[in-house]
Amino acid sequence: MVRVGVVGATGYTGVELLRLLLAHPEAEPAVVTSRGNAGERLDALFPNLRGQCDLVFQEPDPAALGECDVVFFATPHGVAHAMAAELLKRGTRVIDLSADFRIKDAQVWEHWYNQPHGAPELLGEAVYGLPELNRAQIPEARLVAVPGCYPTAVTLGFLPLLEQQLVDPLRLVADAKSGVSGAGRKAQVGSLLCEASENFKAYGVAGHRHLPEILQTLSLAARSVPQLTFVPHLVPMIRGILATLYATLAHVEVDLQSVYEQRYRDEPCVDVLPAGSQPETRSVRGTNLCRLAVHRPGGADTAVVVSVIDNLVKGASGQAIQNMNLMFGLPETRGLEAIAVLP
Ligand SMILES: NC(=O)C1=CN([C@@H]2O[C@H](COP(=O)(O)OP(=O)(O)OC[C@H]3O[C@@H](n4cnc5c(N)ncnc54)[C@H](OP(=O)(O)O)[C@@H]3O)[C@@H](O)[C@H]2O)C=CC1
Ligand SMILES: CC(=O)N[C@@H](CCC(=O)OP(=O)(O)O)C(=O)O
Repeated sequence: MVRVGVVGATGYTGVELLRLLLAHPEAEPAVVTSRGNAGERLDALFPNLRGQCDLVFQEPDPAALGECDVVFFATPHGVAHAMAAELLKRGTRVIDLSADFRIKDAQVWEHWYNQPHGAPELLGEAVYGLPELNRAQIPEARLVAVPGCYPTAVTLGFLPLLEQQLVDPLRLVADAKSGVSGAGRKAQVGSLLCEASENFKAYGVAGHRHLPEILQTLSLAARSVPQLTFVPHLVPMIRGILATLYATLAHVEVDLQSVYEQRYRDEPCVDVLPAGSQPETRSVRGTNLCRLAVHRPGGADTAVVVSVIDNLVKGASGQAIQNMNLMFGLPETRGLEAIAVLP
């Protein structure tokens, strides 16, 4: 059994981690933290977990967390910076769902996150936890940075085109839409029903913090620095991201369908749909899948890829558990086999 701690267990990604971990046959959630709800039972706050455990929230305490084999950070940026080194020293591995260790250049991180980097000495060993790209490094990692939700959907969509240098890397466009749970459970005006429902808007058009993260990964895939226009949008649904990606083909004779099918043939968490399909967010709701379809409208030189994920599963907690499985020698999809709920 892998003994697990979750820091930030009252947030949306934290409680999603617990929903998945409590059904995982080889994981034992042992420590769950919340500063605001310390002393309360987990299932009193989240009745969907009633009957699954007797866990009680406690203050984040490195001594208690250090008794775990692995600790997930489902916390705002900066929290893992402050606690990761101590846990690693105690022999506890760390899987961070925040952006603290995703960007390799501390100065770039500080620019986009507008705060000092709290643990630059750990950046060298942090592994970017996108199994479809870094599966070889994850099993030995002590510290995994789980990719962001938009970066997961966008990167998996562009990867085959850039790895095989099939498109102009200087003219990439990602038009992405997220459900409101992407903004977290904390109280904020933009997430109120009267603000977010019956509405559809772009945000972060001038620059979003996921842009440098996406570019860092795509640069490695393309072996050059691409240029990407990335525009996120907020849609009035709870879960899900749909990213529509555009790229100009360098080789028009290429069979894009077979490029995608070949690239993801052995990937258990990426499903390339048949030619002509339209991925929809409800087809991945609650699952750890990224579903993709590739099109070339009118047979012209623009490739259009549509990529969908559940932001809380493949975009966060499910992908974090996929990493845990690899780190502890478990089957990669253990505990992640759920089928989407429809309708
Ligand atoms: N929502 C999403 O779709 C995704 C989120 N992420 C990332 O995952 C992380 C968590 O997101 P999300 O679950 O949405 O966030 P929430 O705002 O829903 O939850 C944050 C959690 O962190 C705890 N927390 C806040 N501040 C501290 C602190 N200083 N020390 C310890 N615990 C703290 C909170 O509990 P308390 O204050 O009681 O301690 C709460 O449990 C973020 O970094 C987010 O960017 C990544 C991918 C997708
Ligand atoms: C809808 C919404 O607000 N989404 C969030 C992104 C989700 C998230 O939490 O970002 P990380 O994956 O980097 O942690 C945003 O745009 O900031």
